[in-house]
Amino acid sequence: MAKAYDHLFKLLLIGDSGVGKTCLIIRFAEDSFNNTYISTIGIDFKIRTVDVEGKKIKLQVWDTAGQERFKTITTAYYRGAMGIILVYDITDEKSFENIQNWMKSIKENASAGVERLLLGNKCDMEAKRKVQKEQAVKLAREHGIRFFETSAKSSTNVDEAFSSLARDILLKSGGRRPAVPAFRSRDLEPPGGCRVGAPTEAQGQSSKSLRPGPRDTEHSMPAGGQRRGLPQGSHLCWLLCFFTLKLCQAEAPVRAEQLSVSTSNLPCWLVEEFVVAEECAQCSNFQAKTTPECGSTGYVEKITCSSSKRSEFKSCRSALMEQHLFWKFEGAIVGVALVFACLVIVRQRQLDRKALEKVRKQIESI
Ligand SMILES: Nc1nc2c(ncn2[C@@H]2O[C@H](COP(=O)(O)OP(=O)(O)OP(=O)(O)O)[C@@H](O)[C@H]2O)c(=O)[nH]1
Repeated sequence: MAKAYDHLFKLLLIGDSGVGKTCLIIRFAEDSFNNTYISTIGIDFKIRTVDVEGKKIKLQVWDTAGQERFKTITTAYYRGAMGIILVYDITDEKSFENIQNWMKSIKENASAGVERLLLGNKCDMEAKRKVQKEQAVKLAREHGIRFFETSAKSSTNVDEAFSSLARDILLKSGGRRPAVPAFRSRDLEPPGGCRVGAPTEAQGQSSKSLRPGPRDTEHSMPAGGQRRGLPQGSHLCWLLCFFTLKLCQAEAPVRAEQLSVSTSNLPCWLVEEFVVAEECAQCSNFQAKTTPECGSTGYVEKITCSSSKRSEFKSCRSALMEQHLFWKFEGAIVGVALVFACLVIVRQRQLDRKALEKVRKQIESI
């Protein structure tokens, strides 16, 4: 059976956490966008085939976690990559400054001569822009690489960026030099800028030779990567709510008891305004035997209901009891928090171990 593609290129996206690497890949592979931010764990990939210069190029696009703690895992993938896309966020200056560090990381870990591309993402957020286009143009020029401003959200320049990298790799791997030097000042102007539509001359040209193919559904995570599991988080959340509710119930035994009494027998202070006629005091032996309100706490206060003018005893807590209850409650909350902190740490370690294990297997299979 004929191969469904002519070449397979492995691309890798790197850049600080939150710059939009995953969103760019999802926009490219599935043409969709989600505003929710779930940090990538380890590494993941998606696939899409594009037509470049009359060839079918299958792009295997690897998404790396931007967080420092995954650096060891992610740098292991640099060597197999034929193209590396460096991403920063135009609204986050630090992510742009860090591009130099990511460049260093490529030098240390990737194969010599790997194709690189610089992307300034989130260009739909012009009002919050912190990194000027000229700064990025200058940086790209210093490194002799192409540069695009993209938006995964508005789908600006995403296809163009991936396809242009694929084209550079194709021309390089085919032994032919690109028709133009790898870096041209025109390449620094994103086709259509960060606007949707209005193709420029450059875009018109590229769209002829760089035709993105249909989006593959074959985009999975065979190994090594996954997004943080939301269901586990929500389970933990529900558990926490359950414990808190239980605690609150434990803290209000008197009230619960009173509420279960049938409405016809309700004490007047439950349905009316009242004033305390006698302060909360410990029940005497006589009161303990004759006043049912003494039963729950051993303390009662005398109240007078304002409309019916009835005087009744009401169960109450002494200051000492309140203090004890407060500390019990605090202790329980700290205990629950500690248990959950331990659960989170254990789960995180489990996930990290799993990710590492998958990465190891994957590296062995290359
Ligand atoms: N406005 C706007 N928001 C974006 C864009 N791309 C991504 N985002 C948002 O930025 C946040 C982070 O996006 P991700 O794609 O998860 O970032 P990442 O670089 O993969 O982050 P790590 O997985 O932690 O390395 C999410 O809330 C996205 O919705 C964009 O082009 N425009």
